Amino acid sequence: MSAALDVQGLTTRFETRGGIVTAVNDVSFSVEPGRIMGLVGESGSGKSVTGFSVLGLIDEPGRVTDGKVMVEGTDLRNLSPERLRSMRGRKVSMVFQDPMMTLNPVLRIGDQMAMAVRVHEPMSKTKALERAREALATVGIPSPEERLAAYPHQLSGGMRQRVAIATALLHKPAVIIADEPTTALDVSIQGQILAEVRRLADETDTAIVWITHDLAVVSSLADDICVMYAGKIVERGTAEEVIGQPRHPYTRGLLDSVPGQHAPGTHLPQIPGSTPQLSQLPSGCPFRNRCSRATQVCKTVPPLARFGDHTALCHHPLETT
Ligand SMILES: Nc1ncnc2c1ncn2[C@@H]1O[C@H](COP(=O)(O)OP(=O)(O)OP(=O)(O)O)[C@@H](O)[C@H]1O
Repeated sequence: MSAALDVQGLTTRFETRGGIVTAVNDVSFSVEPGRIMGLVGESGSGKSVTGFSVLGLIDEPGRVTDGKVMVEGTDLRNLSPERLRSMRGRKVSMVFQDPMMTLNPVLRIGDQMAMAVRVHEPMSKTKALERAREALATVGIPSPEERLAAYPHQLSGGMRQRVAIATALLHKPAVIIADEPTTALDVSIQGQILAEVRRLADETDTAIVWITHDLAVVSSLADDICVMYAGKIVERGTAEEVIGQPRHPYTRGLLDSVPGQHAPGTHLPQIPGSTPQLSQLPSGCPFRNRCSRATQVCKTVPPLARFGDHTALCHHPLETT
């Protein structure tokens, strides 16, 4: 099957006071229709910048300096600003942590969704409202008809996020990039939304990139996982492989620090140290200063260790767990 989204060698740099930093460093991944790819890592690892780079939404002082972003065979990086705008929202949409990044507080849900439909497809308002109602129903919103007449502030946080997801779905995009959309919601609402998103990917064939720092979320939702550290994808594989048999010591550390898997009262292990400043990365493996398996060789660039399609960028990948 050909990929809905195929990202190759994506590199994004920021000019900062401390010099040029590479926030996304030669990142490649692809997502097939109907699959969910979890992009995981600690804060500052480059997940959001990857999402924004895919959509061509990086502003000064940042710049995408390299790479291809193919959506259904079209390289978004080669498009004029106009054509890129037309692809955005139509072929590839983004859902943010804060739904109010998408929603306009002073417009009724129906009016703003109908506007979003008609930006890309000329049609009557009645038809556009019908499309909006269908999209609300798709994400499991009860009484969608009534919600069309509501203003965003009249909805709960979970409902607002569902409306934002429904808005992203209006044009049946090939790809949705979702950046921590459930992080601010309570756990039961988060669970419901994740179940709807899973169903949505299965039923609509939309390819979804789900950005999160929470491995527990991706382990229940994603088909495939890419683990990011200091701007690089350091491990990738199916969710089953990465969660069941992590190969990179960083992924092992992330998994060990997921709450709920240790005996009550025991201390939750944490990865020692903190995410390094991108302007002060050590030579070789960027994780080596925090890694219990590090040796002298880790001062050199790590090779890609392969376990079938499951890969880890590491000199000393875990053989068994
Ligand atoms: N506007 C900016 N100016 C300078 N550097 C930036 C800017 N935005 C991002 N960066 C750099 O890119 C790095 C990665 O940021 P990014 O937001 O992608 O991390 P993240 O993994 O999504 O973390 P979080 O979960 O906290 O959003 C930052 O640590 C920072 O060094």
